[in-house]
Amino acid sequence: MAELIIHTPSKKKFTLTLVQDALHIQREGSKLKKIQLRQVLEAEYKSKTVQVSFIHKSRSSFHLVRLEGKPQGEPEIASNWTEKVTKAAYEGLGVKRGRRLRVLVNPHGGTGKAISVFTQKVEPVFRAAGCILDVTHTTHNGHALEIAKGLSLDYDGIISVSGDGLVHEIMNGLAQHATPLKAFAIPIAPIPTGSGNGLALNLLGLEYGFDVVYAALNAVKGSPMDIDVFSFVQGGKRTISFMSQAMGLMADLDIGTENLRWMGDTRFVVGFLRGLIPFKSCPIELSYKAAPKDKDTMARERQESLNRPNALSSARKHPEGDSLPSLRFETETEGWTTFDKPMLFLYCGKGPYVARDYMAFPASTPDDGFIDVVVQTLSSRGEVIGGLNSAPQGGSFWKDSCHYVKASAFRVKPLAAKGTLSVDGESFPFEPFHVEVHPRMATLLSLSGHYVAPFPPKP
Ligand SMILES: Nc1ncnc2c1ncn2[C@@H]1O[C@H](COP(=O)(O)OP(=O)(O)OP(=O)(O)O)[C@@H](O)[C@H]1O
Repeated sequence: MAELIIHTPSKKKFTLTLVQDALHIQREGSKLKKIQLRQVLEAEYKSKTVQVSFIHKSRSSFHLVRLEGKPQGEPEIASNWTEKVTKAAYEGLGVKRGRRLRVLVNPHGGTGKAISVFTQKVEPVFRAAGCILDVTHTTHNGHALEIAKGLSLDYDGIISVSGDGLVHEIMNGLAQHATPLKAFAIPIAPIPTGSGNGLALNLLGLEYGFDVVYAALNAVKGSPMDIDVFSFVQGGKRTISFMSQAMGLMADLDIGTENLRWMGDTRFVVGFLRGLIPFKSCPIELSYKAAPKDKDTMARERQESLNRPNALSSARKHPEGDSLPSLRFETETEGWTTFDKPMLFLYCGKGPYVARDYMAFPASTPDDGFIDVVVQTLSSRGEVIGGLNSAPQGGSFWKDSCHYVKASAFRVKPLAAKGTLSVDGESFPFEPFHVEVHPRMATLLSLSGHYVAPFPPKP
């Protein structure tokens, strides 16, 4: 226990106590505030003044708080105390203070507020955490890809201030890097300012998934977490996908609602309801190489994954022979299953949440080496609408009309000329494609080491 008393310019007395995993702040005559060390960004003694910065939740969101005052006692006491606190808040948590971050801000993402959100809410957190920032406002589609492609390997993180689309671009830039595997070892952290922020939801959870200050904390204090990503191969062209591939209703609601971007993620609900009116079958032939796991096994394994530490291995930081893995399953057919029942949609991906209102892949874990392949069979409108209530909790997982498998690879052949295909929320031609998983190829920053999403209880 280390204690320090300070007096603020408004003559308030604060007692600050460093305990094992928290900083206790006691304002004279007020309730004790317990700030987790993870939330502490800075403790400094300069010009006879102590300054402590931390993030704190008030009402429903996090804010940056700066506490400043003259310390009581000898100057050495104050400087020793601030050093101790900084050490506990970084070294003590295994985190480097003063990360060097490559920040990409998309001025047009989501509701178009990314620049002001970054300068007013996120950058002050980064500065308090002593980060060295290289910030670029993206000026065109493909800009983030170009930057990631030529990225210097000495960054501690890539920060995407946008939605999932910019992360998709960054990953594809890293794939084209001169040393792609080393480039993929640089962790990415999203600051959710897009209209679809599925990645931030999965990393930060439903409660704080859209909280940009909490996302900023993840960028400065999160630990690298390995994740599987996919190769999406179409017409001989290989694209890296990190989140999802959707066809049928689920693609229509993403691609068909771009004009409703101003609504934020409400546009997906509107698109969903609009797609239910025709209730048409998605004309494709699907085949996959799946693991023999039933839903109960998937549920158990997802639960177990929450207790398994996931950290960036040194083999990933220093890979031998640095090139993208070759495709293992592109021409393979043996041991594959063809799914031939009529389907409302096909949705495949990684990360439980695809939006706030929809947990599409509750059984997903960051690094099990599989893509979750979900087929909603053409049951009835009533059944699908009935499932909407539990969609945010992943309730559809347990329904018989939801065919759910864990696959290493899958292929799709369209059986009609027209249709929609969405890859990580971007539109792709309605033509044959192949997808396969690359285990633990990319890296994210995470405060928990797993996806923050509860598993839906079995009804
Ligand atoms: N200055 C710019 N002008 C126009 N487009 C841009 C600019 N900078 C980036 N982009 C593009 O904007 C897209 C933004 O997608 P992103 O997902 O990050 O935001 P979004 O508004 O949430 O969209 P989505 O609904 O697809 O998630 C990316 O494809 C990116 O290439």
